Amino acid sequence: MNQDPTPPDVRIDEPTPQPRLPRTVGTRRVMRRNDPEGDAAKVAVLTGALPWLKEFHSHVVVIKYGGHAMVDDACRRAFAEDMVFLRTCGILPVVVHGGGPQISAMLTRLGIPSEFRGGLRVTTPETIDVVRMVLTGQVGPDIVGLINQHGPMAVHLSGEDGGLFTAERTTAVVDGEPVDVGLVGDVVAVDTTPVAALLDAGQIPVVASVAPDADGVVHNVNADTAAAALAAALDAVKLVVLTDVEGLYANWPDRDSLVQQIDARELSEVLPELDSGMVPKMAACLRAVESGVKRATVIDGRTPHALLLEMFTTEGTGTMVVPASPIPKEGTAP
Ligand SMILES: Nc1ncnc2c1ncn2[C@@H]1O[C@H](COP(=O)(O)OP(=O)(O)O)[C@@H](O)[C@H]1O
Ligand SMILES: CC(=O)N[C@@H](CCC(=O)OP(=O)(O)O)C(=O)O
Repeated sequence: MNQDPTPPDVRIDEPTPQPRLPRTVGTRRVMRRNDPEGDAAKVAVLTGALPWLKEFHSHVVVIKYGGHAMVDDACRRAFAEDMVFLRTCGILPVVVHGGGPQISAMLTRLGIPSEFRGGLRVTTPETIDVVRMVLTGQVGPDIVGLINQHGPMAVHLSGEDGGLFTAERTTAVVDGEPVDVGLVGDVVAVDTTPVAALLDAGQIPVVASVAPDADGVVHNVNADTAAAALAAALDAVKLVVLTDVEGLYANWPDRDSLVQQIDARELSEVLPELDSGMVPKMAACLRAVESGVKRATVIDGRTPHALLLEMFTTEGTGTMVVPASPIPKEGTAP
């Protein structure tokens, strides 16, 4: 998927012309303030992004958009802008979305009890109907709608479409023991054809994490897990996971110990000790980098445009998981 990814029929608003000297404020004509420091900072940001634009150009980046990161309208709009930004820069974003809080809200409305074990929702046949309905009928189309306000770029599909995912029933791990959580699956096979076709057509695939098993029984797949499987299958250059914390905290529940970078070996050692919400997330990052994705980063989706900061600045943001073998040090532009 390293084709020239110029999207067809993308409506990017014409930039507003820069104000020229002298400009008008009310009825007065004023001189523009001379601000060489501000201008230099802007130039530094733009030139600083260049190595990263080169690094990611024509490559797939999988973005996992968690339900907890879809907090408010401003954040959701910023997320959609970021997807359009990536696409317009010639990067190939693929969104895998969650919707845990939205599913929980609908289950509550319908009076269906629900619980999580080891970070996974206990999923009955009644629950899977609601999971499927909320992800494919509500959360996914909402994301598509926001992106498509910028032009007809985004297309929704689920793991059921075009044979994208095949799932196999899995268990949660609680206190080191496997626990049955019902119709919950892990992705055991990915047919990238439907996603590749959308990318080839210059579009942004937006994927829901429900998937049939080999017999066609639909399973509820944690969206972090689905994103990692898709990133690996697409040979993505990067996986970015948007959630509702800054990243992985070493001394959780204290929030004063953000881990900036961790390698796969160290992460596999600490994984069994992590608290439930972070388990599927960090396991997904580990799976991605162990499958050849160069970097996987967990960032705070409640901060508008944190994704751009992560992708196009040397400092980045959040917690970055890197392969165990030596790769360029964090903070080193490619
Ligand atoms: N070590 C940790 N560092 C950061 N967050 C943690 C940690 N352990 C558990 N968490 C919890 O994991 C949550 C993120 O997981 P989750 O709620 O499933 O998010 P999402 O909906 O984005 O998938 C955080 O809000 C936090 O409460
Ligand atoms: C098995 C399992 O737990 N599935 C998740 C699927 C959605 C999801 O992962 O949403 P977030 O990314 O917002 O957490 C669930 O039912 O909540």
